[in-house]
Amino acid sequence: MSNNSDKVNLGSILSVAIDASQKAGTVIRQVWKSGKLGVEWKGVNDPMTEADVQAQKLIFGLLYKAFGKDLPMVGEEDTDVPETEEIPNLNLLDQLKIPEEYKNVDKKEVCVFVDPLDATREFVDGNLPAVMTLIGISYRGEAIAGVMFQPFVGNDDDSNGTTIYGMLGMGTNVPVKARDEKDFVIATTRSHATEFLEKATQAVKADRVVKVGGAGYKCLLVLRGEIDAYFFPIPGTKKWDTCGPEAIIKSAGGSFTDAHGRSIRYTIDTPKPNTDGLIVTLKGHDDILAKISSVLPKL
Ligand SMILES: Nc1ncnc2c1ncn2[C@@H]1O[C@H](COP(=O)(O)O)[C@@H](O)[C@H]1OP(=O)(O)O
Ligand SMILES: [Mg+2]
Ligand SMILES: [Mg+2]
Ligand SMILES: [Mg+2]
Repeated sequence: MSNNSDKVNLGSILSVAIDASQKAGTVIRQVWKSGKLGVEWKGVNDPMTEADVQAQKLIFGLLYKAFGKDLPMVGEEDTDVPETEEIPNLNLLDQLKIPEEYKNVDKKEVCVFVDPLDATREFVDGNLPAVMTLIGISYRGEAIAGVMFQPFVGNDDDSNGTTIYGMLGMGTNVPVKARDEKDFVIATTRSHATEFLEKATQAVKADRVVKVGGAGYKCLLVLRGEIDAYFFPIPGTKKWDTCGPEAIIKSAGGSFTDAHGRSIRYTIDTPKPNTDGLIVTLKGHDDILAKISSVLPKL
């Protein structure tokens, strides 16, 4: 069924990505239930498990099968891509209101960013709700569409998980509500804190700082109105952590920038690290940027 045309519908990619993220979630649950995570350490505080690798193989296999191996893709894990027996599902496309401008674009101007398992550290530590499969679709360097699939809604959970997706000009599949309370609440990393992060956190004068893992999970908390901002003004995340979540946050009318307020570019050859950190909000973005500017290194 591989489509070897030079043109592609971003809606078709989103449809297959949604299905692939859910199937990846099944793989992640199976590895968790087996109790054999097969943890390897790629670096300090940077684990990878059998679930990360198997999920990425499946996602790449499905997208290549549907769109051809010339679809530009970047994945977190360094792994081969065996042919998959699974069938890519394009059925969801009928329900998506894809803007005309994204229906027939040059495949070589697209790039799909895959984080097969975000919050691996939390997975290893058993903080399961933070775990998410993230797939982002960029076009001409901009995050346009994305899906975040949460396989474990609670720590002891047998549901089918939560699927959140969005596309610029189409919106999101779930209702979104900005937090609207008097106190100011931010979420930041649980496991990758630095001295500078502490200093920057003080500079924004939060009433409460929630420390939880996962780039996708913190974006989910923003979308649900549980926090005012995802605050991570330091290096650590990579393009696959942010492309999908950024597209969803922007589809919901929110802001997703580096710590200096600049937008993030997503092409196959832009450097992978988000060197200048992340600030993610549905409202009040400029206030946060103004407060941290005094502690940031000058550009
Ligand atoms: N210093 C780091 N080294 C490696 N990955 C990082 C680092 N900081 C953040 N990340 C990635 O960004 C995600 C969000 O960060 P945090 O959980 O600290 O808030 C992490 O789960 C991890 O993604 P992944 O688990 O996919 O490797
Ligand atoms: Mg990782
Ligand atoms: Mg990640
Ligand atoms: Mg990952």
